[in-house]
Amino acid sequence: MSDAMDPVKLMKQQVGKAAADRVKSGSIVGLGTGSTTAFAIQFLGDRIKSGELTDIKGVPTSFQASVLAKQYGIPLTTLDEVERIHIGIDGADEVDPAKNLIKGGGAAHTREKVVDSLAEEFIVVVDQSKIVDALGSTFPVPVEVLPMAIAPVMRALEKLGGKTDLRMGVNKDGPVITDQGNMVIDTKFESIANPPELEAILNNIPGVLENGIFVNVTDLVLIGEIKDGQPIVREM
Ligand SMILES: O=C(CO)[C@H](O)[C@H](O)COP(=O)(O)O
Repeated sequence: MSDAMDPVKLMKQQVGKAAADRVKSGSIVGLGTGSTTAFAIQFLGDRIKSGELTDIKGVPTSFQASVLAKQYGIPLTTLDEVERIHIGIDGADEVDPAKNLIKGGGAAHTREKVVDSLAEEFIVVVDQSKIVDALGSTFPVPVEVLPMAIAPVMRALEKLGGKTDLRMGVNKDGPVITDQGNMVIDTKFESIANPPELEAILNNIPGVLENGIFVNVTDLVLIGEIKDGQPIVREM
């Protein structure tokens, strides 16, 4: 099967476009991280290039997002320069029926939580494989930790019933280093009965910067699906 026919890629492309189409001229846009949001950034760039969309500024959630924004001609700004973010677009690793999320598959969840939670309208873009009945079903919770606190934080996470794994680099020896110079402990819980409670407990461990549970942030989820062989977008 050629790359262009890959159904997962088609679903990601379709939701990325649907999200980019919702952005209006004059908007400050939160630019998320990951392969699905990358399509949204690309389509936003296309709309700017064609002149259909004017006066757009992006607030990137990661180094990857700023590189892509520059590549596709989206002017960037920072939270020092702007007081509001009109619309945010970001991916997720899991979405539950209450629109709670697990994020951080790209180790960008700390900046993502800052930017996404400031957005007046926050849109999540995912393919259908990310929809779960309960958070923690398939994906561990990424926990960003100061390097000097790795050992005590791992012990604290294990005490809470988590199975911990220091995230390792791909094509790089040693651990993943975040955009802030920290490390990520992927923590798999058997089940997450109360996402807001676990989010607060994890962030209360000394040495933890942020974890990948996002609650009460999402306004709209755009879900890419394949129906009768064609990619479609469902709203939740
Ligand atoms: O949270 C993230 C990065 O930290 C991503 O948004 C999440 O991992 C989804 O990525 P993708 O769209 O590539 O599946």
